[in-house]
Amino acid sequence: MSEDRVTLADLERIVAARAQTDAGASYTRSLLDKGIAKCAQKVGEEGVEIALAAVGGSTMEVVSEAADLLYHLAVLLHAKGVPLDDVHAELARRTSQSGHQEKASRPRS
Ligand SMILES: N=c1c2ncn([C@@H]3O[C@H](COP(=O)(O)OP(=O)(O)OP(=O)(O)O)[C@@H](O)[C@H]3O)c2ncn1[C@@H]1O[C@H](COP(=O)(O)O)[C@@H](O)[C@H]1O
Repeated sequence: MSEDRVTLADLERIVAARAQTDAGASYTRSLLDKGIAKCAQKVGEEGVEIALAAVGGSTMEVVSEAADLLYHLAVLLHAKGVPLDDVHAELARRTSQSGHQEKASRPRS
């Protein structure tokens, strides 16, 4: 991990390590202890907060809310047992076609 940059892979490792500590010493652990629904709720809240910041906030607020969202997403992925690498693989799979092509290939309901 670089001194002044934390990547999503770093965050995945940090969350996994903090999950092993005491809830009194770690927000991560205390959030995980509240269960999947609470972790998911936080992702939803942070998603709304960055959307609001993008429309009416400053660039600094967007950066801050993006960091909150990515951190809480890392906690949710940990809680669900989903490795970041699975998300990377899904992103890689999608590079074979454009978003418009993918949408057009979806079954119609
Ligand atoms: N990146 C983050 C990070 N971003 C946001 N937060 C915390 O997320 C919380 C969000 O606050 P909110 O007011 O939205 O939520 P809340 O009031 O605590 O919860 P509810 O009322 O919704 O239940 C704050 O306590 C923030 O400090 C984070 N907590 C931890 N990290 C990373 O995780 C590492 C380990 O943290 P601990 O697990 O606390 O040791 C830290 O060193 C950071 O690298």
